[in-house]
Amino acid sequence: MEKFIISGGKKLFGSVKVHSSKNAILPILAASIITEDNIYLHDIPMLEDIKIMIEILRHCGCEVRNTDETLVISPNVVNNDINIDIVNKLRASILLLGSMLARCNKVILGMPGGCNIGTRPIDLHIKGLSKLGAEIKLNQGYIEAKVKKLKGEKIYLDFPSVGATENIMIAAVLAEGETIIENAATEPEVVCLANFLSSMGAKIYGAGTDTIRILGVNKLKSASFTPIPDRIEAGTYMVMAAVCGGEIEITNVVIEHIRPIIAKFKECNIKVVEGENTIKVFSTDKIKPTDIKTLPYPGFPTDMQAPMMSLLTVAKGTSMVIETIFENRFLHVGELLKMGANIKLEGRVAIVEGVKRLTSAKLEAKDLRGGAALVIAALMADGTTEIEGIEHISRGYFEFEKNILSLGGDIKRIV
Ligand SMILES: CC(=O)N[C@H]1[C@@H](OP(=O)(O)OP(=O)(O)OC[C@H]2O[C@@H](n3ccc(=O)[nH]c3=O)[C@H](O)[C@@H]2O)O[C@H](CO)[C@@H](O)[C@@H]1O
Ligand SMILES: C=C(OP(=O)(O)O)C(=O)O
Repeated sequence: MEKFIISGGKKLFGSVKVHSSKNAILPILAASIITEDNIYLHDIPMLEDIKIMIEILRHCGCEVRNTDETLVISPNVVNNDINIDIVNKLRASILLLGSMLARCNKVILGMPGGCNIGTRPIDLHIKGLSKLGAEIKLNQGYIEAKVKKLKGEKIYLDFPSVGATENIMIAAVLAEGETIIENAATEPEVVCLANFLSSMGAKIYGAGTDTIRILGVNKLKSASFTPIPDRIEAGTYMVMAAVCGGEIEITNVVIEHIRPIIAKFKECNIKVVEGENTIKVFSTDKIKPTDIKTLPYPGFPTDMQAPMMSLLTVAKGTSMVIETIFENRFLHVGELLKMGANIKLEGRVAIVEGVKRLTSAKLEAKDLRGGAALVIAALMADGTTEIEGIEHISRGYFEFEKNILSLGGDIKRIV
């Protein structure tokens, strides 16, 4: 099993460039099969989750070539039975339900997986696609779906689910007539998917607001597209910069997308300097405590909750962290306690009492962002920390240790 060995206490200085967003790329890859023409995607980091999605597309019959971080997808679909093991390694595999229905009116799909952060039901996906006319059955642990012709409808989401909004949007672009999604998710990744689909010829209005209107078209065409920078990768390096005693410039960021993170940094007394597509973060040993409540965008992102908690463990006072999106997203807390953090957990609320220093320990990453939080904690801690379970981290952070080394951190991957 691979692990990281991190010697803490090194000051981090320099510049790091954020990659395109995993959570924007995965839906785009799933959606790429709704045309028969080639799709060109630029600046694609070969993360583990992205490799798995490509493997699934190849299983369906697509040709996928990768040259210089540009992916060329020739979306032939010859196989609509995707009840294969790797589907459950990804949450975003559920988006193939919408895209396969749009492309070939029928699919057999394994259940999705993804980070172990809660029960993660798919009822909103099923409800939405059923409204568009699909017949969907759960059968011995897989999903069977078919439709004669997808037809536009008005769909109200009980919760602004990112994935359900994306799934319905993908299916609706080739449906007959108009689809309206009410209480839609407004996350930048949803807008990015809408922009990608529009570049293929889809007619989508209102993405980024809570009402999205989609007018079905008959056919989609080839597109060349660069997904948005990863706001969570940016936020993770921002936290690293704040607690590791130096200063880091993070480039290729969309400032608007990281506003909720910047707002919290300012409350914490952390100096940030915004550029056009860059943000510079200066470390301080006088971090003020703050309260965090995770919410749908533009609220504070749940994917940043764990990294932010690492920061609050060394704040000068008491912070409260409320996780409202996923019921089991505190798996990092037990590991931070091993490092001397003072955190009390009560259901979805964590009370974090700042301590002076964290100390090294033997840790296990149990999910992606929780794993990144442990790396940050280890970088600022006294002594040498060992982190197992780092395959979770590789799902979402491209060249993580290479970047940390270039900033002056001491991190080794032991294979
Ligand atoms: C691959 C990807 O893009 N993952 C992101 C996506 O996950 P994902 O799309 O799975 O997240 P959702 O927005 O769907 O989930 C939000 C909440 O809705 C619930 N829910 C969702 C669907 C459903 O059918 N029924 C239901 O009850 C979930 O259990 C959760 O409590 O958005 C999350 C919220 O920003 C992020 O943390 C994930 O990193
Ligand atoms: C939870 C995440 O991913 P997924 O939805 O793929 O599990 C994440 O990116 O933080």
